[in-house]
Amino acid sequence: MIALQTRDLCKNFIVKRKSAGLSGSFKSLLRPEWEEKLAVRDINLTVEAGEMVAFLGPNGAGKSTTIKMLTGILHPTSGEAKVLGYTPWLERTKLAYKIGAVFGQKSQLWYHLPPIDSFDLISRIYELKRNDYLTRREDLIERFELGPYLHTPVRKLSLGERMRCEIAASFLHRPRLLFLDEPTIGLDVVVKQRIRELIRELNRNDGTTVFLTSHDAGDMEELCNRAVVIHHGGILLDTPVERLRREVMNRKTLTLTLPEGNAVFDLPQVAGMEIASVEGRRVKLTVDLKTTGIETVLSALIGRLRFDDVTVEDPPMEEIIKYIYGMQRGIAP
Ligand SMILES: Nc1ncnc2c1ncn2[C@@H]1O[C@H](COP(=O)(O)OP(=O)(O)OP(=O)(O)O)[C@@H](O)[C@H]1O
Repeated sequence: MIALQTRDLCKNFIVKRKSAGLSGSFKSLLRPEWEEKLAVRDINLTVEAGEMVAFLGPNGAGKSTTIKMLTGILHPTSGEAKVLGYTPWLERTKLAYKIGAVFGQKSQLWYHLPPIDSFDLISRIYELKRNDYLTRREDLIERFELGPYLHTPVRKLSLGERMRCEIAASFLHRPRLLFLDEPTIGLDVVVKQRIRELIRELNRNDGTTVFLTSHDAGDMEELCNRAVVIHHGGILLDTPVERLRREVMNRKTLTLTLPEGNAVFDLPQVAGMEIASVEGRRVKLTVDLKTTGIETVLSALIGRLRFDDVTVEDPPMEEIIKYIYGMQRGIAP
């Protein structure tokens, strides 16, 4: 079953043209000139129910504009879209009952209220049956481990605690399709991991379709089976994440913080592991996953030297996207 489909979806904004300098500012104030700015161009996309799709692109590529059209917030300039059978900008209210949206940078919870009150308000907005709502709420509180935060005003929660409440809130009305815009932005590794597990679990249990934008390659790798990359408003690549994992995400960066006195020359030699930089006690290593596994590197390091801290990072999204441009020039997807 198709959850989402677009045909030649386009959005242009009309923006004021401004010449440089103070005189330019005056001129545009007195005699404004307008121009069309292309934000989204000819997006053709089909997402099947239950799919988890990463919608990626550099800043200004058109991701938010596309999501705003798909959730009915913006009217397109031209083209068509059906989301769960509805035309979003014409049937926004009906669609709202069936979809959820989480924006990492904006809260949908009432800032001065504790999450439990926001949950109650949301249940009324979505006209949920009281018993169904209470059962669902209990289940989400347990799964998201929200007990300790339920009665604390949202403004007093940490970002990670708030995000868990945000995602739980977006699942209260059992949406069939969830839009997640940067759901793990600013979170530490442990909370990121927990949030990803919960999204995966809800997709598995309820068959919820997930449409995600993120600058964190880990979100894409751990949650999605398909990646759609856009640039300058148009689709550049639509490919299984497995392929990106194989071809692009085959390097990780490992950062060690050594205790005072430990020297870099104590590092063991491991094939595929190289020193990228040394700054004081912090040593950055790159690991080529085609040659060696991260566990092998870690056990070699643990066996050889002491360290105070270690982090493992994916390549930055910008690097992945840069590689994809190259791929477009060379290899067909
Ligand atoms: N309301 C608006 N008026 C004029 N131009 C806009 C408006 N909203 C977005 N744009 C422009 O449309 C283009 C696409 O913006 P959009 O916010 O969709 O990008 P994005 O991929 O979500 O970027 P980011 O990752 O930085 O959030 C940008 O050039 C942006 O400046």
